[in-house]
Amino acid sequence: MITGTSQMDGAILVVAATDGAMPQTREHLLLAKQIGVMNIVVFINKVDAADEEMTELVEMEMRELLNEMGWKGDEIPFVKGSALCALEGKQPEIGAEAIMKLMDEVDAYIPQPVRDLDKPFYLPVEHCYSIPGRGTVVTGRLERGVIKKGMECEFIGYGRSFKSTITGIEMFHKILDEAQAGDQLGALIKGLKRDEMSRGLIMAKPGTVKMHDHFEAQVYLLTKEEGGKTRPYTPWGQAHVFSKTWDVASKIVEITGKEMLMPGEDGKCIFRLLKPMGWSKGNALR
Ligand SMILES: Nc1nc2c(ncn2[C@@H]2O[C@H](COP(=O)(O)OP(=O)(O)OP(=O)(O)O)[C@@H](O)[C@H]2O)c(=O)[nH]1
Repeated sequence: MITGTSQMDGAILVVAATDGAMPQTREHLLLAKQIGVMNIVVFINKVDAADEEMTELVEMEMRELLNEMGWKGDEIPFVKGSALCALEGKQPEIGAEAIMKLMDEVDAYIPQPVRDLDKPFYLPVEHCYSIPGRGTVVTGRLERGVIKKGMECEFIGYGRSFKSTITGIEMFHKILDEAQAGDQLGALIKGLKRDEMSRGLIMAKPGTVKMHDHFEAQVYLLTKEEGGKTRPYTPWGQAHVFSKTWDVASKIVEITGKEMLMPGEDGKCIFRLLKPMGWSKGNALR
């Protein structure tokens, strides 16, 4: 979930009218908050299988939970419907129409983020595919800048970097000449083999992203109840670091001013990654 949310501007929280809030509802909300996804729209699903009174109760319970966890529970839009009816083309008022209403609420309530179009392009690679006769395609969300067909690019991460050219751009099955920050896309890359590529590499304008093997971070260690572990961080202990689309094992080199960091505590730590990864200064690691 963490890798997914690091790319999100907002979220749709789905809860079943038949079950209400489940332990994972609270956990997902907590993680969304830690990561800074503060714009949420709630969809109460499966209303075809629950009566109106039950659905109302779930809405009340959810608004209360959202308030308790630091959201504006009374303001957040709630849409009630049935994904199953939408899929099967039945009862449009709770099926297809409810899904359209949900998307209208997403458009209205989740603000359009400001996109960095003037900065050099930067795309964390999510997946890569080999398309016979065409070459290798990498997919991901363009985090900043603009890419155009024919541009030079560089891939950085896991201790290596290599250059190539973008020979094609595709979005939702449409072939395009250009894509902008915020777009989820596939880019066809010239002359590369599938096994040279991997999830977690950064595709960027050549020369704009360097590799680093250590960083300092302000850390809050989740408690067991919050979905974390019971063990503390100790110097030279191990920690798995997740950022953008990569995850790499690391050692905790130093905990500033402390012998150890207990779950539920804040602290400043220096991490050393076992494989150097690409990021640029001022670019949030989340
Ligand atoms: N009655 C009814 N059943 C639904 C509806 N939407 C999903 N389901 C059923 O709920 C079950 C779970 O659906 P999934 O698509 O697997 O949902 P999920 O969120 O991946 O489920 P979890 O793995 O429990 O998180 C399936 O049996 C679906 O058919 C709905 O609107 N109405």
